[in-house]
Amino acid sequence: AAIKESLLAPVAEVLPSSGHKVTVVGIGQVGMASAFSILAQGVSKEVCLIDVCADKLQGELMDLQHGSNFLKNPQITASTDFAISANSRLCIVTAGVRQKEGESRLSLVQRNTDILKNIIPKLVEYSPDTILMMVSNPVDIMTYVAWKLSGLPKNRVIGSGTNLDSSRFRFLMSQRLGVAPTSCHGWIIGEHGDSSVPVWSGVNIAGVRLRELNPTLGTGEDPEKWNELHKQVVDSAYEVIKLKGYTSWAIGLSTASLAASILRNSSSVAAVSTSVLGEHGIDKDVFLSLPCILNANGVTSIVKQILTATEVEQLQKSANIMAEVQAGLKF
Ligand SMILES: NC(=O)c1ccc[n+]([C@@H]2O[C@H](COP(=O)([O-])OP(=O)(O)OC[C@H]3O[C@@H](n4cnc5c(N)ncnc54)[C@H](O)[C@@H]3O)[C@@H](O)[C@H]2O)c1
Ligand SMILES: O=C1N[C@](c2ccsc2)(c2cccc(Nc3ccc(F)cc3)n2)CC(O)=C1Sc1ccccc1Cl
Repeated sequence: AAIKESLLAPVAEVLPSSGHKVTVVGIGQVGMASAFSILAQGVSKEVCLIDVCADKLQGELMDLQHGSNFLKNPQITASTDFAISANSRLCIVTAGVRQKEGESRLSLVQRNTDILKNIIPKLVEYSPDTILMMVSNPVDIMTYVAWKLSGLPKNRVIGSGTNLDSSRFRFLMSQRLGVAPTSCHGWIIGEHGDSSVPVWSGVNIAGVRLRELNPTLGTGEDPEKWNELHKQVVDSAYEVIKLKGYTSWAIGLSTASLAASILRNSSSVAAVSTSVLGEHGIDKDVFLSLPCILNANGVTSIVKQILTATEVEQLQKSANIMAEVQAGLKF
């Protein structure tokens, strides 16, 4: 008899799925950093990789599988065929093309929209109950496009949004104060990237609002120039690109953290891109980041922050810009 027969007495069938299957579409720098973070942190033991590059898929699959001995025996699969994504609890989309030299933002958005037309319907066909997590840029618009293409309810279409922006902000705050980033509370909301909105009134350590210690916090009059913290969030993104050509580790860890909240049904709060129609007087059907409760049903609540008139104005300005770009898209 074969060794396996002599070795093992069968008792019952091995159940096919862990019930926590995660699909990552787009296995470039961001996709692989996300998949690796999810596996290394035990967020899921069932990860499926999809891309258009078959060789890269096979190479990444083998390289990750060779580390299985150091993980909790994960089931990793990879294919160009979306069928292997079937029954995914969460589908993370990092597929996209990079801005060409001098390319307009709208042209890039249309090219990335065309890519989503091939991806989103197939993900939903094989996993009708899934949650979509968009990371591809411009992420707020890509989240809206994914929602339109998927036909899923808004709570199950989420963008990584300003989760990375907020993480960089908290790191920089921690460097200034000598306090762990996890204890540095500061929320960046609105449009991901250059036009994000720091909520200075909410920046606190253990509930002590820095603005109460320094009422000029975040303004141009601040002798300590805390407003430069937000500028550094933006500048550091360009700095990393200049130095290494892409970003991966922080966004990968951010995506794994959001995936953990969803798969562990934790109802933790994170700044993610969600439908903000009706929030803060926004009357456009757009997706921007606000602090949201995240769990196995996606976004189940939005935290109603108390914002200054200026902060509301910035959100509404971003909402109008998103709506204009969306109006120019061909689905
Ligand atoms: N939201 C954020 O905070 C954030 C941060 C960093 C990067 N990003 C964005 O993430 C995206 C990916 O960045 P990257 O550095 O990994 O890019 P990359 O070029 O390294 O990877 C993109 C991957 O997408 C794949 N792809 C392209 N078309 C596809 C399709 N039709 N189906 C499946 N896969 C396809 C490519 O083969 C490639 O492997 C970009 O849009 C980038 O701007 C977002
Ligand atoms: O850390 C990044 N890197 C990217 C990047 C990664 C690979 S190539 C470029 C980055 C860095 C700098 C600018 C920029 N702009 C951009 C705008 C619209 C797009 F569709 C795509 C990219 N994007 C992608 C991205 O979103 C980030 S976060 C980021 C960007 C700008 C300002 C603040 C933050 Cl927190």
